[in-house]
Amino acid sequence: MSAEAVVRDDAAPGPAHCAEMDERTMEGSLKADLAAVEAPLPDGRGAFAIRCRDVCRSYGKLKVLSSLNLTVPQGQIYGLLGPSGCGKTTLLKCIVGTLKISRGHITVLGRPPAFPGHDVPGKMVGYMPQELALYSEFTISDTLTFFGRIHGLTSKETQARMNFLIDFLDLPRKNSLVRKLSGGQKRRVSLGAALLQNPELLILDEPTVGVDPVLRAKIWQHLVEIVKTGKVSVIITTHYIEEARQANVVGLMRNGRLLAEAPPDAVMKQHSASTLERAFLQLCETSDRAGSERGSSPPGKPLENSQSFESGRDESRPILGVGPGAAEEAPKYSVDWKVRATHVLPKWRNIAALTIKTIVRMKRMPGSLCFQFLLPVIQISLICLCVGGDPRGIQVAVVNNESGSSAYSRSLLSFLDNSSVEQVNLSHADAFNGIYNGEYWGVIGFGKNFTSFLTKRMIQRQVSRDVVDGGSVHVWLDLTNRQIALMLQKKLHEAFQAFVEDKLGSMSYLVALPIKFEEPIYGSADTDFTTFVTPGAVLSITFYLAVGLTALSFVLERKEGLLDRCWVAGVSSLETMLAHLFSQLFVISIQIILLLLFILLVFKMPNEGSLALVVVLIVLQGITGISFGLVISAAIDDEQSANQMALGIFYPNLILSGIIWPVECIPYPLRYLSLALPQTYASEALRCIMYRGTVTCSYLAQPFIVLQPAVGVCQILNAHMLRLMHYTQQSHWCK
Ligand SMILES: Nc1ncnc2c1ncn2[C@@H]1O[C@H](COP(=O)(O)OP(=O)(O)OP(=O)(O)O)[C@@H](O)[C@H]1O
Repeated sequence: MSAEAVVRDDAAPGPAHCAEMDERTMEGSLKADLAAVEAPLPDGRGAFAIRCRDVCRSYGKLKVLSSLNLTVPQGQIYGLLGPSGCGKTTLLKCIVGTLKISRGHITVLGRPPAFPGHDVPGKMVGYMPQELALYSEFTISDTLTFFGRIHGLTSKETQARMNFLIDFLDLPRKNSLVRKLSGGQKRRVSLGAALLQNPELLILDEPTVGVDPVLRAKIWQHLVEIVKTGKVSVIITTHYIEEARQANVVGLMRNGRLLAEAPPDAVMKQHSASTLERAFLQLCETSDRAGSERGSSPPGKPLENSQSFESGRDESRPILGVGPGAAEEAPKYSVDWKVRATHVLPKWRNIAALTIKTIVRMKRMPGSLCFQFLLPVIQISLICLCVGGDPRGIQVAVVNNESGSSAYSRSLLSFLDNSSVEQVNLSHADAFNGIYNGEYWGVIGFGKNFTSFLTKRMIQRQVSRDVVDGGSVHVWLDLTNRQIALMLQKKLHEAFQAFVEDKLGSMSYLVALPIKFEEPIYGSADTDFTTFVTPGAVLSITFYLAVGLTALSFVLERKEGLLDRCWVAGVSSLETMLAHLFSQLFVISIQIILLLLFILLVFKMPNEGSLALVVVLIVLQGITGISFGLVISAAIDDEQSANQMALGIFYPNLILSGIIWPVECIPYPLRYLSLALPQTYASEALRCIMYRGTVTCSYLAQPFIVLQPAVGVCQILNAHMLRLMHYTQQSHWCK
């Protein structure tokens, strides 16, 4: 379809007929230029590098691209101009395939973007996004080597290109860290990364911002040079309208539509303007006049910060020719199933490049690496040291009304564990004042005839109530702290037991409870709460570190445009996730080694079962954490929400998983929820392996060993699907 036909298609009859006639006259004079621009290519791919037809794209209710038609001729520079917020970046993202269009079709180098087997995204396209999209811990050399690996360049090729680009873009030494470069230098590194593999199509979003005029001229000169071969095409956005005069074609965007598309000289000639900026101003004025004459308002949507191009024109009618129109049918492309399958399969080259990237980043951030390795050890050490042990130095007031060195009360008190219980001898009044004031946790009282009454209680068959009372140890406790109160009760019972055995010897059974605890089947008689908590804590620490590090790293990379940039370079989301999984597994392995060394050797936790099973279980928990982190990062776009989500699930998960208190205490509806959580069966299973030496668990935790990898794999697939949805159906996400 010709340019003229499109104009007719788009034109609508109405009161502004005369204005339209003017516009068509202008279009007529430009047709020759457009025809030259769209000359067919010898390779049969077509005369255009990019062709957008009837392209629509919204962010929620905000319509950003609306029936947009654009043609970038093969082997030419296309300058895309327009006011801030008119949709230029959005259009470029649709062209490279990181955003899905809601209507219309786009062809880039002969195929739609992301078409199976097509190298767009891939090495055919060099993309410089508006944001820097650079790893700040990388050097210039690391950055270019990373993209070189992804594009499959040999190290020699990368080196040669690197030397050229450093010289051409006037960059500092190649081992300079990106984070230490100036804003302009960073943008030049970003441009270098786009130019690295000599792509057939360059998509540059404001590459000359923050670049000095000399270098700007040099960049344009380079672009002009590379398109001369006819094999390289460039689409470039810029805020410096005058520099776009060096482009072969310029397109003026406004309100999500292309207002004009023609060679710059033609635009200037048409408006008898000496500068391109002046011509565009006139174009906008004509557009505004045409709009007001028709009395129609522009499509109802906001236009932010319109710079020199003010709003006011009916965007459905272009002023200058913009190529074939909306009615054009989408071309059909078919592809072999083998190509489709290869397209889906992850490429080891990309996974290796991403894994090396993570390792280099880790090396450049030793503080963060130490944090990742040492934090689990610090946490578990704190748990083993501070949780579950017996309270020490608990002050208890003793009111002893007995005198004499052979009194039973003194003897009994001598059996009380002094490391836990600190006895303070006081009068009755002082002791009770002290406990009311919170100075003591309890008062132990002995009557003045305690020894004789206790003897009577032990040897006489029947005694009076006064004898029973006087022969008892009276204890008043502050029960506000259950653990301390329980410890005091236990210590008093143990002291009494030792006292009775001392006084009665083989006759001690007379005053003992007729219950005998035999040797425990599993565990030891002096098992403390620390032993219960530690396995769950190990799993929980591994899980949450993996969740946090994964979610944060992906959310930040996406926010900084790094994920998009890698995606345009040809890295699939599955490859990104697999590479993250491999590098994170390395971190988890070190964490596990350190954790096990500490809990088994330093804190002497028993391990009756197989160490291999213990390791496997913790690794699986780490993988579950990574996969859950992926789900969070796939669903959430900013780090604050990701942090909130990770924090939000931390306590409920810790409490419901039976890590700090047995699951048996959880009321029933919540118990079912608890069983569905990733750490409930896992901590039960780990306790069983470590303390029973078997995976026979009360909670049927055996299937967990089989289920856990399945859960991990499902979550990874979930995240993959969510990411795919993000890339391919983002419009639905925003609605
Ligand atoms: N992720 C997003 N979610 C919602 N709205 C968005 C998003 N990205 C862009 N927009 C909106 O879409 C419109 C077009 O944005 P876009 O970045 O494409 O403009 P632009 O022409 O590139 O502007 P500039 O020249 O300032 O970079 C703006 O109104 C912007 O607020």
